[in-house]
Amino acid sequence: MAATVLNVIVAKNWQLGTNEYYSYHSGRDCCSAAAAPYNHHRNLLPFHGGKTLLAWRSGISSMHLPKYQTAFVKRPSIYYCNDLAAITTLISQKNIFFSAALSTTAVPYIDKVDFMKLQNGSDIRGVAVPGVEGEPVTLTEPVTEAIAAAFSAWLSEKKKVDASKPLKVSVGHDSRISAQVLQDAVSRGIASAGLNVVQYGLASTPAMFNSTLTEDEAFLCPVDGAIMITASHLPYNRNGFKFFTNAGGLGKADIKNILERAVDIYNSLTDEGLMKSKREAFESLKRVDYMSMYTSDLVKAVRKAAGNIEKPLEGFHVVVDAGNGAGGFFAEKVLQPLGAITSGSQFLEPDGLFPNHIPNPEDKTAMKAITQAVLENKADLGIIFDTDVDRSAAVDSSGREFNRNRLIALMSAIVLEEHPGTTIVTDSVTSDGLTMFIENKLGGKHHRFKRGYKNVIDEAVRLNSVGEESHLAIETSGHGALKENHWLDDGAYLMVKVLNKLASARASGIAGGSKVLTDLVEGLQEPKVAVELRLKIDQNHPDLKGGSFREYGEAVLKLLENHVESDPKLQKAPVNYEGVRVSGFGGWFLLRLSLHDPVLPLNFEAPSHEDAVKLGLAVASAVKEFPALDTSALDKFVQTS
Ligand SMILES: O=P(O)(O)OC[C@H]1O[C@H](O)[C@H](O)[C@@H](O)[C@@H]1O
Repeated sequence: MAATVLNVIVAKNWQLGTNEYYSYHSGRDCCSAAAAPYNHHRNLLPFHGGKTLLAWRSGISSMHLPKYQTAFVKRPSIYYCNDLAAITTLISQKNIFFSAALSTTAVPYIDKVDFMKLQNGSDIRGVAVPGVEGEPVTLTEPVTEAIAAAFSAWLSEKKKVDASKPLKVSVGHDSRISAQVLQDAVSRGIASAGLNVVQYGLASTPAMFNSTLTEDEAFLCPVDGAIMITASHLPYNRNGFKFFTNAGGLGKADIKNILERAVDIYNSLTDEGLMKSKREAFESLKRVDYMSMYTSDLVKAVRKAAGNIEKPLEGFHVVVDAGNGAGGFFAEKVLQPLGAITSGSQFLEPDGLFPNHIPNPEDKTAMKAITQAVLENKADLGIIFDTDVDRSAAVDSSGREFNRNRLIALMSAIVLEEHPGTTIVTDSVTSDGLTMFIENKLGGKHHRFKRGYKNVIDEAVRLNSVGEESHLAIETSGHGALKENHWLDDGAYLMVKVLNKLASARASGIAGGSKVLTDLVEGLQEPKVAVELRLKIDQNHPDLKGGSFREYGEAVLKLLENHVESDPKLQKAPVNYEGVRVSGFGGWFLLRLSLHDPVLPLNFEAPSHEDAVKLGLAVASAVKEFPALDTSALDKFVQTS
């Protein structure tokens, strides 16, 4: 199959001292004016494994990278444009020059395996921006279009379509530089399947799920399905999709099904078909400011919890760090209407190059940044989100971090006050101290399950269905979902619960800012040493003998288990759902297979460095028999005794 596509380059000379090139690809109707400030020319070349697409000719070396990667970067503007008229306006307004080229490109066949590699648990993830060595673009526009069409077909089957009322799918994205291009491609894919598209623009992942539940015709809600374009905290060149219906996020099996459908759709794409989907996308496309509805619901929730006070956070100083992701709305649209002072908030503007720090509450630099902001501004509380706002963490006025086990302890305390005795479902890497805190101090039940936000949420739902009451499913990563909030995995809602606590304490006359939160985690035992090491499996190593990294990892775990059983100083955890969890030397370790990568993450906690080394040595002696496993991080750790 071959296709001839008209490509148009739009380039603009910014007044930044550098030339930045923006592109418009008319054959696919995409406007990538949300481009990065690259200091080099882009050229029209076929994408890796893709149909006719745009490529960047020079390497990443000349690109301005985020501070934590190399250097300072200027923030790119994001232009929203969907047709040539808009582009022309843009050109005249912004002094952009314009050139066109005709390219004839063979449309390559994409192997099923390549598509299936885009699955990442219950998400789709790939490379959307070229230029990083060894990371060719996999999430091209036609691939994206095929995936969105496949989701639409899957959805139509699920919802048993009534032909008189086409289904509606909402599409939103985080702040990534590839967001606009992919949003357009997703929209075309949905439209080509005969469904209606509602674009939300910059949005959070939980808001997208929420749009399947909201009942409000004015906002074209509820939608039948939702697609969030995000790759969470991954580097700027990646992107991906999360899919929702009113039953929640799609699971692994559904994603596999969608990718299988996408292969067939992709391989039957024709250029005429792509042009048609472009037209259809324009006909069916609507835009809605859904985030205003979502944020006003968050505001209402806090007001209600405080006894219908209009400004229950009046006088509280809360700083927000959105890490230049999609969470900047929280300061202006949630905290300010509630009366909070938000000065000192930082990195609220979306910037897909993440120039300040990785938007990830698990990241040490990110937590340091929000802690510093709290201390410098003498704020009562700090709040930090990941890129797409499904994860969060907080910092109290003394600079104490509420992330990982401490965030779970805080949320458990809040939820157990409301639902005494309830079961708290967490991921597998939580500490023994947390179990004691939930069970002995709070009177709840700790169900330490597996890693993966979808796993913990599904497990909490399952427990309720078999008669065990659970109101909270939460991971050390900062993902958390409450039963009262439809099991919506929402970092912003977690923070709303924290704010409720502050507001209700204030309403009942308790002063002291965030001390009320600090007091709630009083008694949580925390280890002196807490470490996570990620041991990589070399998939090309001959020791794998043609087997998968999963089989290899399982063999490592089996051998470790045998070692533990023959060592009287170590005790296997009596109840465990993932990997090998062992107590010993006053601490514990867990070795397990990563959900996504050819990696065995090793977590351990101990009362002293010496004890941690003893735990490390126990693991090291078992895993040394596996030459394909890179144990250098562990070896280094145990040598530091
Ligand atoms: O298994 P790992 O590689 O440690 O990754 C586990 C993590 O993967 C993703 O980030 C998911 O969003 C998390 O819910 C999960 O905990």
